[in-house]
Order: sequence, then structure tokens, then C-alpha cells
Amino acid sequence: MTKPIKLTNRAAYQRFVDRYDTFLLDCDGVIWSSNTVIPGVLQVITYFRKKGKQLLFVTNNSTKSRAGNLKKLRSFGLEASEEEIFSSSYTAAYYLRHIIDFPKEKKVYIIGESGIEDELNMMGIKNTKADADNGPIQNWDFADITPDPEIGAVLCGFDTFINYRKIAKAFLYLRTDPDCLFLLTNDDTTFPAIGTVFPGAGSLSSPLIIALNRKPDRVMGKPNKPMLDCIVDKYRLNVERTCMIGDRLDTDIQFGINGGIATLLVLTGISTEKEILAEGAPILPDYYVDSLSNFAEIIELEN
Ligand SMILES: O=C(O)[C@H](O)[C@H](O)COP(=O)(O)O
Ligand SMILES: [Mg+2]
Repeated sequence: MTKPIKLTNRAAYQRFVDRYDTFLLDCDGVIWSSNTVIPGVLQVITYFRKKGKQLLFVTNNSTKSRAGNLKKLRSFGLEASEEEIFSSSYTAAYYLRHIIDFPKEKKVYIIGESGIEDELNMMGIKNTKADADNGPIQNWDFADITPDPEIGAVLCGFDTFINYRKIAKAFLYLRTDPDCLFLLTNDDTTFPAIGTVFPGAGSLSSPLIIALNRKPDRVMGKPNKPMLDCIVDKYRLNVERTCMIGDRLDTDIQFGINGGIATLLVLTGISTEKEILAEGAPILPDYYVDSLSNFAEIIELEN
């Protein structure tokens, strides 16, 4: 495998920017770390816009809908449109409506936050509301955990309100109805926040996988196909002139590789330089850089 190129000077930054017309931008670990914007990144994204680059925001974070992500981008002063945003919650709703045509009389049981519920509602897909089971089981009372034939799919995403009740209900729906779909918005094992990492969506759905001894039927987010289909259905990407920019090898960079597009790893999130320089590293980006903010050097040149 070709050794990744580290971008470290103005000439390299300029060549890279001139080489691509479309950037698929990951969010957590590239633009922000939970609610804090990564220093120096905003001006670079604004500069890409000024240079007429097409920007698509491609996030595995299912907690927000496209509208929720747009609000967050704008809260940092970044202009964008919902059309440019692809979240794993949107991809899940898109997949259920446009790829498998989920039965209208059936419901989706959500383990996740409002982003999933909002996107399912916008696609007209019945669901059990994200906060329906945020309360714990009281006094070992399992009486209200019963099979529900209306549940046609269990959809798991990132859920900071995860609890035993949700896992138990999802388990029962999947165990009692073999036709009930088991779907994940994404399976990132960790989540980057406040300069460190915490358990990710993939860790939160693992109790179900273990208890059921069953793998999910489909995972929506990067590096998986539903997210790529969702983007390609909306945008005719010129893969030759497109680059995926991300902080995680097994999601962002693998997604680029699967899509036949170039990849740039930034070291402000999950994956490290040590991982890509290791002998026999399984996933390698084409390029890497300490931070997206490094490109600010070429902005100064122009001013
Ligand atoms: O656990 C998760 O859901 C992920 O860590 C997180 O959401 C990744 O988001 P992204 O980096 O794709 O924006
Ligand atoms: Mg990320």
C-alpha cells in the first residue's frame, strides 16, 4: 500500500486544494469536538467556499437531524444548506423509505436521540419516539415489556439516555419476530469529545448484538454503502476530483476507499499518526495533516 503523504507546507497545501473540487467533510473530530469548534478550522472551510469548492458534510453522528446539524454549523458562523448535510439518521430514514420501502403500517423502535425521530418523521415513517423509554425499569417490573407486532424494525444510534429498558424492549422485539429488522445508524466504537474519546454508538448497540447473538442486518453510516448511495443519489460526484476528509480510519478513510475517492486524514480526532505509520497498517489515507486549520497558511498568502 502506498505510504500516505503528510502535508506540511504551503506548496503542498496549495497543490492539495487545487487538486479537488469537492470535499466530503466529516464533523466530529474534524470541525468540532462535541460542542467546541476545533481552533482555526472555520476560516479554512470559509476559504474553501470562497474558492468555489463544493462542500458536503458527512457525519455518522445520529443524534441530530440535517436541520439540527445546520443549526450547529450556523452557530459557529458557517453557512451551509440542509441539502449539503448527510447524517447517519438521515441515511437511515432514506434507506427505510427509498431503498427498502418500509411498510407504512409498521413502526420503528428507536434507541437514539431526536435526530433519528425527526428524520423518520420527515420521511413519514412511524416510530416510537426517541424519548419514549428514557425512564428506568422500576422494582424489577417487566410487565410492560411485551412483544409488539407493529414493530417492524429496531434502529440503534448514539443515545446518551441508553438504559436497560430500551435494550430489553429491543431485544424482545427482535427475538420474538424474526422478520423485525435490526438496523444501526452507525457502529463507531468511540466518540471524540473534549480532546479525548468516549464510548461510541457502536459500543451502545453491542449489548443487543451479544444478547441476541445476532449481527445487525444493516449499518447505515460510513464506511457502509447506504450512506454512499444516499450521497450519490443526490449528487453526481466526480470521484476524480473529490476527497473525503476525516479523523477516523475505519469509518471516514475506509468510506473514501470504498467510494473510489481520495482521502485526507486529520489528526484532531480519533486516529493517530502512529496508527498509519505502523508496519502493515490495514487502512491508509492518501494524505494526512495535523489539522484542517493547517490550510490557513495559504489563506495568509492570498491576503
Ligand atoms: O459514536 C458515534 O456516533 C461517532 O463517534 C460520531 O458520531 C462520529 O461522527 P462523525 O465523526 O462521523 O461526524
Ligand atoms: Mg469524525
